[in-house]
Amino acid sequence: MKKIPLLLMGCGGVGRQLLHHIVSCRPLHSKQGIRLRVVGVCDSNSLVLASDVSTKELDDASLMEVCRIKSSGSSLHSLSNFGDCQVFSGQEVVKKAIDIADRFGKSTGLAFVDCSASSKTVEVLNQVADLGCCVVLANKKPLTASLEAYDKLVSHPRRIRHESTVGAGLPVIASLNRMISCGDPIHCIIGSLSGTFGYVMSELENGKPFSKVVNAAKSLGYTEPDPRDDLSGMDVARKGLILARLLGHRLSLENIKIESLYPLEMAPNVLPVEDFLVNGLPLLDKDIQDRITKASSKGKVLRYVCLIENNRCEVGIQELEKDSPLGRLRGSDNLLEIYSRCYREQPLVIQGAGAGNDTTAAGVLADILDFQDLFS
Ligand SMILES: NC(=O)C1=CN([C@@H]2O[C@H](COP(=O)(O)OP(=O)(O)OC[C@H]3O[C@@H](n4cnc5c(N)ncnc54)[C@H](OP(=O)(O)O)[C@@H]3O)[C@@H](O)[C@H]2O)C=CC1
Ligand SMILES: N[C@@H](CC=O)C(=O)O
Repeated sequence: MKKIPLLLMGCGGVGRQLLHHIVSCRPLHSKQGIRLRVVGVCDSNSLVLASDVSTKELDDASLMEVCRIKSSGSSLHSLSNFGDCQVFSGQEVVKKAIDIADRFGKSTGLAFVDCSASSKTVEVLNQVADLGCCVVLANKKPLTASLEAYDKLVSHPRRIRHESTVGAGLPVIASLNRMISCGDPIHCIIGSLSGTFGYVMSELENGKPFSKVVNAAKSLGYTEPDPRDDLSGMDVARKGLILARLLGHRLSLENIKIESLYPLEMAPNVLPVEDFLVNGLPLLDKDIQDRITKASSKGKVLRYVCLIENNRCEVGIQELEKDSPLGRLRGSDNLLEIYSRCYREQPLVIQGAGAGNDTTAAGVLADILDFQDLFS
């Protein structure tokens, strides 16, 4: 049986769903001769580890207890007295994680999985990659930090995967990598890359108020932990930047023109997230509904569009024909049109669910399994 040891950073909606997928896929993986050994899981402040990571793993009962504890809003620290595991907190977390990466990097290898939404993980990811570990990200922030950090992170191309960072489980990065590696130059990508905006826009077209549909998108697991990351356009800009960098454009977030749906006085440094969700959002209802009605009177719909072309990337709202490919999108679906030499007149089109814990975690799991040939 091929064993893949795994350490998971981030145990929110996506991280917990990943653990559920790992447990429910046991019979399938067993038929394929693969065993995913989860040796540790951490949240923002604690790390829970198998008692002896070299020989033991967090068993399925422990993984489900981790999920239960995190769903209830508690810290992993509360697992201190649970079963046969060790818990580390505070500064010890990163130290211990690197220690494990060092040990496994020199022996069997380790899949180090970032399902956090933190910008602070980039350093630890770079260190574990240097130590020989495989890195999988659902988190877009490390890939959209400085160009220097990005270059370092992608400098081990056979040991890094981040399919779920754009289009959740959709095969976007894999398709682009195939085109790039066979010398098919990509001239332009146009897309609707936000499950949140997709869902919000189509629910607004059904006459529902903006404030209600943003809260619903959050409950459905489509939004970022703070939905302003979506509504500011920043989440789409990050995805655009990840694609642009993959195509070789030397861009950073500051180079991207981004349109925000809320004013500066509702920004995270001014208004706590709960305040924004309860009191801020209703103040935006009328303005957004007016924009939808105006577009509709011309037979058009609003879509939040990402355009990458000529070494530039821009993201913002566009009025599009109802009957255009992007105009026809419903719900949390994403759609990308990719134009290249081979797909010059008719673009390569990738469409499907572009957000949600299930599809995102499935994409992360597929990325982990993609490394199987590197493990024995
Ligand atoms: N939902 C979706 O459709 C998609 C999500 N993604 C990405 O997946 C990631 C996870 O999203 P989601 O699960 O919704 O987010 P959540 O906010 O639900 O969970 C984030 C988790 O990360 C933990 N965390 C925060 N900082 C750190 C840190 N420095 N080290 C380790 N863990 C940390 C949090 O800990 P604590 O519990 O202590 O706060 C929490 O457990 C995000 O980056 C998101 O952009 C990507 C594609 C689609
Ligand atoms: N918040 C994102 C989740 C996936 O990246 C979105 O709405 O698309």
